[in-house]
Amino acid sequence: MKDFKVKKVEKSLEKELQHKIDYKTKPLGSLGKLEDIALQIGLIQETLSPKIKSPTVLVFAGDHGIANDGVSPYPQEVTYQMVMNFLNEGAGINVFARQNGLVVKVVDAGVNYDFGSLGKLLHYKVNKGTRSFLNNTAMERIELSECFIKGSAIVNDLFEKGCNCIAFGEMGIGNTSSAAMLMHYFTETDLHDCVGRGTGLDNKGLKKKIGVLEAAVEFHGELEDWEKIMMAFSGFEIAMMTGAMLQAAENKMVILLDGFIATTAYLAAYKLYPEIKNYVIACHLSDEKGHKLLLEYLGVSPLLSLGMRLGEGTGTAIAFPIVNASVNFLNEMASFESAGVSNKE
Ligand SMILES: Cc1cc2ncn([C@H]3O[C@H](COP(=O)(O)O)[C@@H](O)[C@H]3O)c2cc1C
Ligand SMILES: O=C(O)c1cccnc1
Repeated sequence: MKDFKVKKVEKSLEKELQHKIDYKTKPLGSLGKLEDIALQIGLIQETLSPKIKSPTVLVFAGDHGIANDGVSPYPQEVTYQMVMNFLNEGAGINVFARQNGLVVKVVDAGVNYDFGSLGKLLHYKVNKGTRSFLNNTAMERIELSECFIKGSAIVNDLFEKGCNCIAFGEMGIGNTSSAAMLMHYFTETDLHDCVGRGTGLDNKGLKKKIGVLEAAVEFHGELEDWEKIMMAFSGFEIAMMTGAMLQAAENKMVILLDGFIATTAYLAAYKLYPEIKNYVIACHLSDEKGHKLLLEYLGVSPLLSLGMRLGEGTGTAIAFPIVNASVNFLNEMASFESAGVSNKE
């Protein structure tokens, strides 16, 4: 597997940044979380005047063998159909990204469809969907390794073009099942607390999904090795996101985290390089069961909780103005001194 150089942020500017934040024309601490984000981005970029440049949503798409085992109310072909929808700018993520000034790029990480040489799509297909993890490992070791290499290449390409902030989203019918298994195995949380309704299963459907995932646990047994867990349950889009997030952290880019599935990709990255935590902003709390516990496990608190459960990166695009506001107040707000306003005694 590819290695990454993920380092803790350098803290030498922390005092000066905090001073700059504290001496803006406002009561001390009154911008709450915006102050935390301003400090975090200042530390990531090692400057008192951080800037968000070419913010980009990467939507990683991949298909899942498990989708054919009755774990999602929607058929597998929705994955490629949604990819076309993304490219035609008609999906939720396109609307919100357009509204808030983010560019959307769509990655074919492993969709079960031949897109030919379709322009605009980033062609990084590893295979046409994973195998069902009900009675097999989802992917080979070499495929997992390929996901890391490709994820890294995609991020480096953006970085070289001047982007310093990446939002991570995904598309892949059946991927809440993959994500639930990754959470279960990586965090040792009870399976029932990791499995949710995904795209909207009813009670009967949820019961069936839990049964399928229990059977998969029975088949795979105990696994502790990171690679074995990923090979058993990950999707190509999830593993490629993991590699991409690690490259983003190595490049000292800001990482915006979407919902349950993107968070399991981050979980896999965090298990390898816990220092990645310094670069991550959790944008929203998904309504998918498991996400709250997972964010608590990771020790991050989400900016928003709007009852959304869509994926695609939509939570990041909705939260993005908050991130922008944090950087803007740090750069543009007057200080007590510059505005001639009296500070408290
Ligand atoms: C039309 C449509 C658009 C979507 N956009 C994101 N997802 C989301 O739902 C899927 C995961 O849920 P499950 O595990 O239940 O299949 C993923 O593709 C995720 O991104 C969608 C799902 C559908 C149906
Ligand atoms: O939180 C998510 O990412 C999510 C939840 C349900 C369906 N798709 C995505």
